[in-house]
Amino acid sequence: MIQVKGVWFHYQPEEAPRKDWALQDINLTIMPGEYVSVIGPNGSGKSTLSRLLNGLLLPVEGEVRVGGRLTANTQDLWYIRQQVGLVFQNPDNQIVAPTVQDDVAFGLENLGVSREEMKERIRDALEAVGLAGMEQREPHHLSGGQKQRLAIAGILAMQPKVIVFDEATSMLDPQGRKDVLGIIRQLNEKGTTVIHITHSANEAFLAKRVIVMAEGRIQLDLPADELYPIALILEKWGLDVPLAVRLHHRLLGHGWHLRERITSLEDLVTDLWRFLSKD
Ligand SMILES: Nc1ncnc2c1ncn2[C@@H]1O[C@H](COP(=O)(O)OP(=O)(O)OP(=O)(O)O)[C@@H](O)[C@H]1O
Repeated sequence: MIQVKGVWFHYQPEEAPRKDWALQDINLTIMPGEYVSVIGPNGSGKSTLSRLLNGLLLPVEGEVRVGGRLTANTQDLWYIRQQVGLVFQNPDNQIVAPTVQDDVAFGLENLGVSREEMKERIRDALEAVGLAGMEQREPHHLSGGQKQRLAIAGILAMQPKVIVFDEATSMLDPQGRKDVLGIIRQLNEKGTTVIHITHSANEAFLAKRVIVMAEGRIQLDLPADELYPIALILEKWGLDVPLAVRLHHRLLGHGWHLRERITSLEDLVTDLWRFLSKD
């Protein structure tokens, strides 16, 4: 679905030494239907990468292809932007219309979609994010989580194959975050390719594959269940380590006879339960 080959990027390439570039030799293939998270410290290049994936930015060197088409080809950009939707951190910056319904319609108006189809797409998109019945509400009266769900509905109505969530949960309260994470999971289960950029290791491990970025480079690219047992390594890049991993290591260190390897919090709980019920 997405191929990134030998990509180098800097915002002012003529001024900076190569080692300071925002992206350095990025190579990445994302297959249809994948759920991939990208985690990394501030300034590691995650957002820059997300903007390269739908042609908002173009590589200085290397290439990005979506469905085989190059983002550098101006005549393919329209197609590419329809295929890859971006949801950003701040929902307030993504809302453009006076009602929920008009906001979802906004992106569709340029697509030449018929009136009937538009109605259908708006209905389906609002339903998918749990905002059905709120069509006439004014977006600025919605909660942060509802606004972010509205932003997602606007993207969904365009029927993209891939959605990139760029820190899309970081401004939300715990409930809003939970709702959005649930929507992300459901979208992926229905076949949408998901790329989830996040600071949170706990969120990152909801994906099936985790990419760790630091200093403009991909440092690790592993199935989540292979990274989980060695997740203490995330500290090396100043990232949080999931609580279950820290707890597991501590308990092993104190001589608890748990399994050497856990692949999720549920896994640890099951193992603890087994251990405690032996006595
Ligand atoms: N619009 C811009 N103009 C100039 N430099 C930028 C711009 N946006 C980002 N940069 C620089 O590019 C590098 C990568 O930034 P980027 O925002 O992609 O990282 P990030 O991993 O998404 O960080 P964060 O987690 O803080 O959002 C940083 O050195 C940053 O200062």
